[in-house]
Amino acid sequence: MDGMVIETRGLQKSFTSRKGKRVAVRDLDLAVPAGGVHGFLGPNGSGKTTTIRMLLGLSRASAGSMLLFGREVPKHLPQVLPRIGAVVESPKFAPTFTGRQNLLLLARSIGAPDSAVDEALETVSLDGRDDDRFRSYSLGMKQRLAIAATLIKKPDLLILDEPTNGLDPAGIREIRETIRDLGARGVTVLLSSHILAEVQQVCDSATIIGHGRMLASGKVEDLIGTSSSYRVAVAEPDRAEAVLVDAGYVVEQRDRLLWVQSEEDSSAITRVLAEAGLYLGELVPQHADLESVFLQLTEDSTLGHGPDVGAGEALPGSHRGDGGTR
Ligand SMILES: Nc1ncnc2c1ncn2[C@@H]1O[C@H](COP(=O)(O)OP(=O)(O)OP(=O)(O)O)[C@@H](O)[C@H]1O
Repeated sequence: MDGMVIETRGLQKSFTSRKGKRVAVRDLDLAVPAGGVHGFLGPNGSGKTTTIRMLLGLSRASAGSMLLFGREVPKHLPQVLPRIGAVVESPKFAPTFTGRQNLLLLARSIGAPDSAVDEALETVSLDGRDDDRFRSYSLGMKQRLAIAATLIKKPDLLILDEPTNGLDPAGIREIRETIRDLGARGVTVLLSSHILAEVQQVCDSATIIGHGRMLASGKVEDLIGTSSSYRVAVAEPDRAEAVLVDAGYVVEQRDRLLWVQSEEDSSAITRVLAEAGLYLGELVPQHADLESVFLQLTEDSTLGHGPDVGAGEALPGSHRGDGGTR
């Protein structure tokens, strides 16, 4: 697979305790393309942090292989680490130093010019507050300083583990804007998150995992799909249903409302009904979202036998949200 910044094959991690063996990551094939923001989405405990820790050499894989920039890790970590920035655990900053002083210390320790600090502060929009002490920062500002610290070495890959955890809505918005901006500048970002809307808003592509297994992977737009159904209110629902079924639509009727599956825009449904002398009271697109995809996929994995759905491929259309069930 050319152009992959991160690639794992059959990655596995088990923890053994007195209670027995727990498999945290199971046969994971992760493929993150170069450029843009890739979401790594899964519920709490699904194995995101464990995977990231293995990629960064903080934890040893039980089985499988990992490539970063096409080089096998952990063997070649010393060669690839200079190209990677990561915020996995809260980094330590000196509380009585300002944000800028903290970053300058860091820059000098790795031989980066002071101008890299200015750039990093500007990228995370902390340039107005850089002379305030770190201890006076809000959680969101602390998190943005942590991201700025990784930007000093101008990484090609940025790995962020749940960067919006614990932030208030304003902090969340700022971090998401920063991440989108970094993706747009050509940095490849791996964003781990358990928040569906976050991945939907920020990411170009995503991998969904549950119980350490990959459930689906692909472009976010393919995972979500286009509008796949419409809710239709019409005076004679039985006749309208028959007309639409005759025209080839898949239709479900509940409480005198019709749910009509269609990949086309709504005008085709309107025309078919109008030609039969049926006039619409209401026609509302039912947008499939990542949440419905996610719930559908994780339902099975919660049972402990999650399917390896489309590993490494775009999610097939059949997993689009089912408007008929809403
Ligand atoms: N050091 C460890 N020892 C034993 N079990 C562990 C260890 N680290 C993680 N686990 C277990 O592995 C599983 C995956 O945890 P992990 O932290 O990778 O999930 P996550 O998707 O990052 O979740 P979260 O969103 O809560 O951080 C969990 O069941 C967790 O309890």
